[in-house]
Amino acid sequence: MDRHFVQFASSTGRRRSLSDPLAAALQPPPNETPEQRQSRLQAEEDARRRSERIDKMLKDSHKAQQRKQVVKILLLGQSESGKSTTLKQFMLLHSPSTFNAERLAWRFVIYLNLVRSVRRILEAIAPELDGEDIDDLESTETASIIISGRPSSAVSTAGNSVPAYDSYRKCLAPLLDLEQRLIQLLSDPEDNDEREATHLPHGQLPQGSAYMPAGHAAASPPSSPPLHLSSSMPPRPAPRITIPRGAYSSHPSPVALSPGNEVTIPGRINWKKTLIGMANNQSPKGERTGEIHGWWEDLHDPVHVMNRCAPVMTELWRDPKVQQRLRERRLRLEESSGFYLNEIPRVTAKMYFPTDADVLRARLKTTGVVEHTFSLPKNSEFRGGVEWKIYDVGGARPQRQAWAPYFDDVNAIIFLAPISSFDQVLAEDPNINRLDDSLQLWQAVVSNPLLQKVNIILFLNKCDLLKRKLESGVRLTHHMTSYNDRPNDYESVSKYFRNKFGAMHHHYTPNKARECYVHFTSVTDTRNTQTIISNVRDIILTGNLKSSSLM
Ligand SMILES: Nc1nc2c(ncn2[C@@H]2O[C@H](COP(=O)(O)OP(=O)(O)OP(=O)(O)O)[C@@H](O)[C@H]2O)c(=O)[nH]1
Ligand SMILES: [Mg+2]
Repeated sequence: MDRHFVQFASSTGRRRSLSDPLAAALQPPPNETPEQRQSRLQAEEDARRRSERIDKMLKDSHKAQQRKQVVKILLLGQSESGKSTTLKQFMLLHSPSTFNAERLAWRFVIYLNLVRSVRRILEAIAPELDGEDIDDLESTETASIIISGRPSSAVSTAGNSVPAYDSYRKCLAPLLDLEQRLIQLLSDPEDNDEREATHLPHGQLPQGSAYMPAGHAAASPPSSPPLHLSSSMPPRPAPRITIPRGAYSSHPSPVALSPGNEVTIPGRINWKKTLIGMANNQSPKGERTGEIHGWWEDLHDPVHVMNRCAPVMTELWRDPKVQQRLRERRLRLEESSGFYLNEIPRVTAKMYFPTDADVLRARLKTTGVVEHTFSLPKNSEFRGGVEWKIYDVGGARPQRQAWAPYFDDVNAIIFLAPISSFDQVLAEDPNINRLDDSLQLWQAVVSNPLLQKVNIILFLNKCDLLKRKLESGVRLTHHMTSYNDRPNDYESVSKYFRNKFGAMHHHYTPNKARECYVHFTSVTDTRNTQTIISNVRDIILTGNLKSSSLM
């Protein structure tokens, strides 16, 4: 124990009892000079102050342990890289009740995804496209099926028409109208201007979710630089949810069109809550039997149109002429987001209830920033538990300037790079290869000085699609000449990408001591992803403990 501390104890003890042998022994010498007395009192005062400081430190440390530790994670990556899907996996693991509460709301998004695939097919087989420049078609399609390079068969497809086109078009017309209805269902009739800032009151979303308070919408022309990580802090942007647009719009729609020819649902609309409300709106049919009215008993529910059109949709998708035409147009719908064409009877069944896998595959573009909070149980380090805040941002180019305001207090970044996209171009700019864009974005993130102390975890994502693509004969070297004549198998290609991204981090990071954790992922695969998420959680917690000096 500190000598001065003992001295201080002695001075207070002296007053209490002189019969105390210790107090008596520590009494000031009887012949103490005024200087000695002054110096003794000074020493006692110093000891008292030091003791108080130690007490305060112990108290603070105890409080820190009792307090909830907050860990903030930012999901970054280009559009369709898998950020929102990763968030869904976090929800499945740590907030299953929220995931379940939203499950039925995803039914509408899944219908919309399916209807959109059908519309793309109809566009691709439409006779009026014969002889048109293939680029015109590509520019209206979304990213995942745009393949860079010109199709060899684009020279002439005029002779390969689909005889049943008119019949398909007629039978499926109700589906195309339904697309508009679904879009309107998800939209806010009062706010159709994508550029207008919107505010979402807190507490409207399902438990655990919250949209960030709105400032200005983060819209900018698609030709803006890939990532402008400015240090000036624009207000945090308004959240927006975008869903694909139907091309066969026969009705005027209140929904705004973004420059990418997509429909934007302003974020202040609580689309999930509305739909959950609709989906759960089941009143008792018979009080005694406990039976309920399901949505399938509502004649206006979209399921009925889906269900009626299902046989023709299946026929269209299986038609060899249609398949041939899609090959000619190089439209690989199987690789596109929100692909349900192989499961039409199940998805359009009247009592269809989306499975976990269905929800994970559903595609809804994010605009703005969505925050989700999870509470992790208490453990030995943090008796107050750990609160995780995960921010899911929009990854399309016009959205990226909304990222920077989140950089200053984030603990970790999970960066998603879809490595299957080496032969695809951006939806927002068909002149830019998707993988090049990912690499550029990665460089901007790892070199950013604001982020130098942030843990970086890289998900090289869509490995399942990469494997399939390579097996189907698509060669990486045709799209990335630096790959040269290395083997075109999954092992070699994935290793090449890991080295490439790893080398960029090593070269550009301002913090040479930072480790970059790389995972090969297919975030639609729940088992693998949840193991990875557990690892990531430990890495982030350890890093956070270190940085908060509690370890
Ligand atoms: N097959 C496969 N599909 C994936 C994978 N990761 C994501 N997807 C699908 O790709 C689509 C796009 O994923 P999202 O999570 O919406 O992408 P995002 O990064 O949030 O995109 P933005 O919101 O536009 O920024 C969804 O339909 C996902 O189901 C994967 O590893 N494999
Ligand atoms: Mg998203």
